[in-house]
Amino acid sequence: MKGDSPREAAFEVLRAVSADDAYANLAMPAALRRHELRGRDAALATELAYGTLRGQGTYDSVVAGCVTRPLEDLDPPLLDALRLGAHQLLATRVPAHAAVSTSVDLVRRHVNEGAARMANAVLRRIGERDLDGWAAELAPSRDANLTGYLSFRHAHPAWIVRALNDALGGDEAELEAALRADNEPAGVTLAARPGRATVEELAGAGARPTRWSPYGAELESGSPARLAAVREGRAGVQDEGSQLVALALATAPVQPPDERWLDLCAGPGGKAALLAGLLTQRGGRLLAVEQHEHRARLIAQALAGDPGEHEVLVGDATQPSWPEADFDRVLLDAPCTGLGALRRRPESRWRRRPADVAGLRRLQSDLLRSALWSVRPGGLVAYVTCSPHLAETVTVVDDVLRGRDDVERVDARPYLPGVPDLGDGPDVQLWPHRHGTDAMYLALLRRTE
Ligand SMILES: C[S@@+](CC[C@H](N)C(=O)[O-])C[C@H]1O[C@@H](n2cnc3c(N)ncnc32)[C@H](O)[C@@H]1O
Repeated sequence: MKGDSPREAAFEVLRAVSADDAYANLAMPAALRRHELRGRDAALATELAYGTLRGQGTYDSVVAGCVTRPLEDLDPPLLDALRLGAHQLLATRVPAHAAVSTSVDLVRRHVNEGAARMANAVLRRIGERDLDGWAAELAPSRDANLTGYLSFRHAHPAWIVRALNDALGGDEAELEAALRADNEPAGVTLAARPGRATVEELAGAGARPTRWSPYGAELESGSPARLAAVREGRAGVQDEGSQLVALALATAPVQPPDERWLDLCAGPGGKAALLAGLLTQRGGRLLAVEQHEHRARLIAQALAGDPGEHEVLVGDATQPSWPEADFDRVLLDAPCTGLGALRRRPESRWRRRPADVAGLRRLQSDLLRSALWSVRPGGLVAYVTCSPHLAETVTVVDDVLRGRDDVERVDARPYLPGVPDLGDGPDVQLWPHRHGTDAMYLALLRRTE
């Protein structure tokens, strides 16, 4: 049934995510290829799958409000089809009758006739209210329990609502804007690798220059691979926030020499490629370290066409195999919860657990100590996460700097020229709702002795 291919493709992605722990951003392109979907059909399939995954916690609460059995007792493909139907009914302009009948068809094809009848009854009930109506019925009241209400209304686990609230300092309107922004699909941003491609070239191929990064361009539509610069590795897909934090490290002043840079957690190599391009223009050398071999191979690919000097090292960055104080600039783009990129990873908010934070925080602190050990006096360390969770950002920096008098915090804001709303400094926190970037955090640190 060619006409239903977008929904089949979306349903397959939901099944892969819930049954096989797949990542939607890998499963989706494969499903689009299998169903030969392009253009508007591909966009519809992607919106249906990603939107359903983002809203899953809320849709599950609504489905649970309409069935008598616990959700765990439902056949998993039936539950996925109900989620897909609920998304169309509550968050899209798909007409209700089409949302119901196409979801019931999926259940008929993938489960059985009895389950299809049940899906029909459940989806008709769901369609009796809009999302605000279901919030009034099922969520705590906004006044009594703001976190619980926002968690339901904007489909974020409560612990993430609290983490964003803490990072935003308790401004209710801003918190709601941040939650909404996580539910907006993010565009595809490209970075022209310095010395190998230019924004003009990307713009000539239809991309729109980004607001602040001199290397960035946004792709309005279509696959990045249609651009020669991307196919040839002279440009890569990279959020503007990622470009800005790497550029801040590269442009903040350091007394010469300034020729040895270290990227401590470099896989898959987006920031390393940007730094390598800049360093090649300055005649320096980059060492990119990565613990996982397959990700180290991706770094090597990203650096392959750069004519400068660079080396990729597979190893644990908490156990340096290089001499102390050997580098002029060090990037630590630390492994983190990724709460700053929820709009790009639709299922991740429901997979992450609050308990993940403590383990990551220990690793982030060990890595930051290692970064500070690696930089020479006078040199700079950029501590970066794509999470705004305070336990992964300022808390890590504060913990590591406590009791040390050989490191100073540098005001990072001047090194993101033109970027508004950067707060009181010295650290920088970017936000999707303020800047249209991922929520990247940057602390710039200078070793003084
Ligand atoms: C946030 S990602 C880095 C993204 C990268 N900077 C980019 O722009 O493409 C963190 C990376 O650190 C790696 N990693 C985690 N623990 C590590 C360790 N102890 N030593 C080295 N690399 C590590 C992960 O495998 C992951 O590739």
